[in-house]
Amino acid sequence: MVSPANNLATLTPETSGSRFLKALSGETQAVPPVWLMRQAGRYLPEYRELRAQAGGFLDLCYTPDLATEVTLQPIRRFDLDAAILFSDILVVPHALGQEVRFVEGEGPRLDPLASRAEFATLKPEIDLGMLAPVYETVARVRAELDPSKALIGFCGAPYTVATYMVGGRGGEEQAPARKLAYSDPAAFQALIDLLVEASAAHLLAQLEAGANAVQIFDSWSGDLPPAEFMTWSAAPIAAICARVRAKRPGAKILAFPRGAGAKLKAFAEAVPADAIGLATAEDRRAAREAVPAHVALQGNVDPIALTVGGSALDAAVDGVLADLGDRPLIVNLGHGVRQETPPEHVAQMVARVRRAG
Ligand SMILES: Cc1c2[nH]c(c1CCC(=O)O)Cc1[nH]c(c(CCC(=O)O)c1C)Cc1[nH]c(c(CCC(=O)O)c1C)Cc1[nH]c(c(C)c1CCC(=O)O)C2
Repeated sequence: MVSPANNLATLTPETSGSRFLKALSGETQAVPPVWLMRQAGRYLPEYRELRAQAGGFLDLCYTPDLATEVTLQPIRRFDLDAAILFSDILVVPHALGQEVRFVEGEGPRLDPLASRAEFATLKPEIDLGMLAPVYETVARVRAELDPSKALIGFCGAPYTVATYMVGGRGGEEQAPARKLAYSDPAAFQALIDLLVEASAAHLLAQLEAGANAVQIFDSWSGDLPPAEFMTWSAAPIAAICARVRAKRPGAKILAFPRGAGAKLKAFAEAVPADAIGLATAEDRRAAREAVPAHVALQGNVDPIALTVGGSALDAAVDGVLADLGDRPLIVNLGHGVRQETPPEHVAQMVARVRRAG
């Protein structure tokens, strides 16, 4: 006979009716799930304290004790429906052999790989052994997390990761990567192909370790013209979905093509994601038309409204619920939590979503 204690131990987000996973299965819910991109991080005093004790940012990502703690910090404070693994999209180039540094106050810096010849210095495939501490973190978080809460793994989309690898940093409309894509498309395609394989392997390892879903962050492809957007953003993301589902049929995948705008419809046709994330400036009425009704939409409260709180934040949350509450929905921000955000405003946002029912 199975004891009640054993029953409890075998509960998982899949069996415990997780709001987050229900939305990814296409369910419309009176109270939709809520989590926030960058919900762990510098706006939390407990993160800043732990960050000061760790060496560099990558040391924090590669130390399971610390990364587990940081992943769980926002879950201890707020009634969020999902935790997101504490890591970074740039661990993939790191595990491909590229030097990656995080410069305090400036963001990530990589030794730029500007040409086909320089790509040859990369490993032919991702060194998953280097990322073993990340997968150990996934397993530890999953073991500590309440069964009603989902754990999200992630990677960067190939185009976004390639812009950092080629340019050595973000910003500036990703000109170095785009120049290379125009001047030597075959070389750029080879880099994208390498990243498709590496990212799929990294996502599969996270799912294997216990992640319940994975999100693919494409932060920079919104700037691309429509044809290049399909080639460098949508097609590689679709290829990752195919590789992940070939090994794990039914794997839950969220895609966040930040700034897709009018290209959202073509993206949704090309990419078989279970949810599509909307950036802050995205028109929700247009997104409803662009994305098939069984695909969940995620978003898109303005992170700046979250910094302000009060009635402005309530109105921003209510707007999302009013526009998207009649379809599968995951309430989130349109981009990450900003550093100056008062933590109480996150509690306010979660409470506002909960009272929807
Ligand atoms: C482009 C990108 C990166 N990283 C990421 C993206 C895609 C999403 C987006 O557009 O924001 C994704 C990311 N980065 C981080 C997470 C962890 C999970 C989470 O809480 O969302 C996730 C999902 C932690 C992080 N990644 C980083 C921090 C700050 C590091 C610190 O503590 O100093 C955190 C918490 C560093 C990072 N990493 C990156 C940048 C540009 C920066 C510097 C910006 C900044 O400092 O806020 C690359």
